[in-house]
Amino acid sequence: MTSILIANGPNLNLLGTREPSIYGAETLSDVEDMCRAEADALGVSVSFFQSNHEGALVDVLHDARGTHDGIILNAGAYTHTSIALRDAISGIGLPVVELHVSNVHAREDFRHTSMIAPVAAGVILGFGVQGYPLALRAILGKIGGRAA
Ligand SMILES: O=C1C[C@@](O)(C(=O)O)C[C@@H](O)[C@@H]1O
Repeated sequence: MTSILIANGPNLNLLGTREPSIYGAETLSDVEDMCRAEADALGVSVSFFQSNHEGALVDVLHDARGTHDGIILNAGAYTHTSIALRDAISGIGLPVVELHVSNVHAREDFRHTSMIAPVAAGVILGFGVQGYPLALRAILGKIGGRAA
């Protein structure tokens, strides 16, 4: 069965209470429930990871080789700074969809730059937490699954 890793970076453990006017009221646990329901409907399996630490995110990307077929990554603020995450994505040879809950292009200038977008299979942003199930559908198109 196709297996997708959904990885969330720093501060996304605070979803639901963190700046709800920007990120909404749903918690990370709500997001995981939504993704499980979508995965069931699509006939794929999903696993979840969250860390506030850049190196832990690099490690989980490496570990996805051989265990997952694709990755949905909300790298949070590391999106805008992390050459290490970019290099990890380039190095693992798996499709990675970059995801943001908010429309980063409608926010501060420093959020307009993504270190990882050039090496991502695609980017989904600005659709709130609904972006996660959207990303699940989208990534299947990149790995020959049956959704997109
Ligand atoms: O932590 C986050 C969340 C975010 O990735 C989003 O999902 O909208 C956008 C980033 O700029 C921010 O640092």
